[in-house]
Amino acid sequence: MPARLSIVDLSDFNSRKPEISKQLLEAATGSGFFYVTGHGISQEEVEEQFANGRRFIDLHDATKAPTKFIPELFMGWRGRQDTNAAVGNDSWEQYLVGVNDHYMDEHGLWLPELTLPGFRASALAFATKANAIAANILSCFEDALELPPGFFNEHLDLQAEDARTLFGWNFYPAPKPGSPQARQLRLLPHADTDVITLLFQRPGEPGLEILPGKDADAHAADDPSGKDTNRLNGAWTGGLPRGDWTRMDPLPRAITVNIGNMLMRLSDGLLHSTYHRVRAPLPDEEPADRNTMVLFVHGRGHAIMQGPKKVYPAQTVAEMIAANGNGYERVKQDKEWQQKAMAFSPQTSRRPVAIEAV
Ligand SMILES: O=C(O)CCC(=O)C(=O)O
Ligand SMILES: [Fe+2]
Repeated sequence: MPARLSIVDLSDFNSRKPEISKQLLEAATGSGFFYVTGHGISQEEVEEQFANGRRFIDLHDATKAPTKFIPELFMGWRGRQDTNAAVGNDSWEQYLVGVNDHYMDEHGLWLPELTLPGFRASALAFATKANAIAANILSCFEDALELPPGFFNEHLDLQAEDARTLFGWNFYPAPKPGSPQARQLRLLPHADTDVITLLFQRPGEPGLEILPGKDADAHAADDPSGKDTNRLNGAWTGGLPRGDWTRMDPLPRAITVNIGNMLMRLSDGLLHSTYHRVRAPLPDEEPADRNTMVLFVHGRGHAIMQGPKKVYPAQTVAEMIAANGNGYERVKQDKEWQQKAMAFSPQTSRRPVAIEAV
């Protein structure tokens, strides 16, 4: 069954917090993915930040090369050669920056100001605004998760020495008609490793699909050998999980939000990090580029992502991020896995049952 998708209006957050908390909890325990509106970031600001990212993406690969992805940090640039080595398909490029930029400076992951004037300041200002929205959303879960009030605010402090939250851009060029890319996924099924993700999508550039009910735990149950589950710490999968996927298309002025593995662990499994993927344009759709922006909310590297009931092992944010990044590097060795991971059959792609304000 395809899913029912919810929209939660965050406007007048402070005065409506009890009501919004109930709605967010319902949306989050439902499909694990939901839309938020009334978040306070204008369409102009969003478009300006997409354009900022495209200035980076549109540079020559040789110019971008010094910012090459560092797996342990999950920061930097993965160009299409790199993603091709990992999944045998060059339809995805990504640049992720650390919002506490001492990591970025230490590893030379920013390009010089001269190359992209104003790029860094613009990205960090936008990420700070997005992080404040994430902090509001998370504060609504504290009661239900029996976490002390203010837990997430402390955890998300962008200025903290070890803050590991990431902001960045995904770029998927329009596949050439008839090319293998046109019949495969653009991004393989995975669950996010973070606490929550804020995803900015652009109207006219669809492709995101979700599989409610399938998270890292359900996936492990589908995969008794454990081989696939262990690939990327349960984050990415090679052909599993299977089922009917629900399209989660861009909605005007909405941010798409989803739960990651860290919040699943912190909530002892109450909230689920739903599997998702990105497909190429369908045969009846105009082949378009897809541009998205993400805020991967990780908070502070030293924090232990274990809930009060200790359902999951005690791992730190930094350890979970490194496991994900190192897993990505490992799949470069397994061509058979890559083919399974990127396979797409159009019959599995379904429209949502309904999209409704809760
Ligand atoms: O680009 C998208 O729509 C999805 C991106 C995503 O899932 C990710 O970067 O983790
Ligand atoms: Fe994701």
